[in-house]
Amino acid sequence: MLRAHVMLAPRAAPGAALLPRGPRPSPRRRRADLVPRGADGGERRGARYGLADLVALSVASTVGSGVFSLAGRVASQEAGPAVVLSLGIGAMGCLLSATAYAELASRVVAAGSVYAYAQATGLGRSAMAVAALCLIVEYSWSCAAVSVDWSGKLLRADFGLPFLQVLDPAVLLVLFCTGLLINGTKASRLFTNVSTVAKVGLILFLIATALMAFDAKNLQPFIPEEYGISGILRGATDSFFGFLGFDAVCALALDTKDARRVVPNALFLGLFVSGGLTCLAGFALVSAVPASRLDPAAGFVSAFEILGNDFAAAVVTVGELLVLPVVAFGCLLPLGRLLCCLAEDGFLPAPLARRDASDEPLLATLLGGAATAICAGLVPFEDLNDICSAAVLSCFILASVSAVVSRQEGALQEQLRGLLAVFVPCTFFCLLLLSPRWTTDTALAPMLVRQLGGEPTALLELIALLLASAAVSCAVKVQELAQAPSSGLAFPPAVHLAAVVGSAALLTTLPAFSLVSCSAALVAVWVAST
Ligand SMILES: NC(=[NH2+])NCCC[C@H](N)C(=O)O
Repeated sequence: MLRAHVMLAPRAAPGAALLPRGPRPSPRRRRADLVPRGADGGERRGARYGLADLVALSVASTVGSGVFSLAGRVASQEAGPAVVLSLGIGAMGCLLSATAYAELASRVVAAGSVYAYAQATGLGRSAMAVAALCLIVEYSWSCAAVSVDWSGKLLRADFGLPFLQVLDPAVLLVLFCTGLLINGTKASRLFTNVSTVAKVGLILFLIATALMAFDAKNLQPFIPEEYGISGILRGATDSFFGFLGFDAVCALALDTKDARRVVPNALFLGLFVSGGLTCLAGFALVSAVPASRLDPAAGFVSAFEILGNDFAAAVVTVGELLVLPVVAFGCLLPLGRLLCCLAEDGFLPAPLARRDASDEPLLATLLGGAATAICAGLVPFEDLNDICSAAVLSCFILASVSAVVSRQEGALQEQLRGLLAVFVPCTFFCLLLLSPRWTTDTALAPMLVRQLGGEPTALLELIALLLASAAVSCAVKVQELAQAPSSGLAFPPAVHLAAVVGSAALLTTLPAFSLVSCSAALVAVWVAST
């Protein structure tokens, strides 16, 4: 049974600061720390992470399959040399959503990321429950997906290790990460920083080696006729997974010195480094060899083999096995903290809120690790990947909505919420209809129309356009209503609305979309009725 705890503190009077100045929560309660701190942003006793640590964590948990798997796959199967554009669009999409995270992180110091932001901005219990569900799925399933990907590479490299016949390497990796987390902050931070330096070094090596074989002919034609613009957009949907993970730093806000300044900076810096490295790697790859000759399952390794550079191929084969585990670790790190936060708020059993002597959420970490290991052992990679992307996109939408709603207090906030309630479904519906033209044929609306025996027609597109214009007018209204918050960062509301539209468009193209949205709707209804 859920406690009636979700309205954290009394609402401020209209016009007052977004975050109510109620009594300070007890230090043991790690829920959203809503009280604005001193002019310096405030510092928690025992805060251990600084800007460099957070940027390292962001790069650690973000740069991975984008460089080592997706760039090669998208180049060889979907976009050719224009993979650079696909990667750029994916990165831009994440940057749009990052503005919402940065804005909220500059005002709310909490361990629960989107869950805590929904709580702090008063979106209500249902939104909080959906956020919690999506975050758990995101952290746990993306850790499982990365581990399964890593295990496939390890088995393909075939080092002849006999115990790998009996034990699933993906499960072993998840257990290793869990063990590291239980060991405490020192071990985790050392592992993250060393692996990140090694990963950046490896990527710079492969970019430099590939660029030495630069041949402008490989970039012609830049957009192959058989792929076209829709190939580039399909590639963007696929490469989007490669930029996920930048939000992991939000979960460490309570462990960070001067969090309200450092976390937003780390979000942007981390994303710039990760996005820049991934796009540059994609460019180097397609400029070194013709995209059509790349092996979709082994991007850089196959490129170096084609170039006859066996040394570089061997470095990449071994190097990616050494640097990918930190991506899985980066996904698991926030999971324990989130589960602990949910237990403190009464969403999960109270024992999960217990912390050990060094203040780590021991039991929650163990539970998260065990559940993730089971997923890694049982669920196929494609399903893990899709469901995880759908959950992340839902989190992005919630973060952007929280950022806009948090601008207002009292009656105005009610108005804004009403407007968003019209805007979001309108936009969503029109994207359902339009998305096949932009992305894939598997979007929901054309599938439904075909099921009914028809073909998606111009009339449907007209309806969609009408809805789009309704959505735009709502957006203009929201823009008028949303005032700048009295503290912290403030991006134009249009940026957040664009992020909602972009994330919703991507969401409708995922096969896992219906599964995640149905579960989220069920959770919301259940929580609302309890
Ligand atoms: N929190 C997350 N969704 N993490 C998943 C990170 C995946 C990472 N971007 C990769 O390409 O391997």
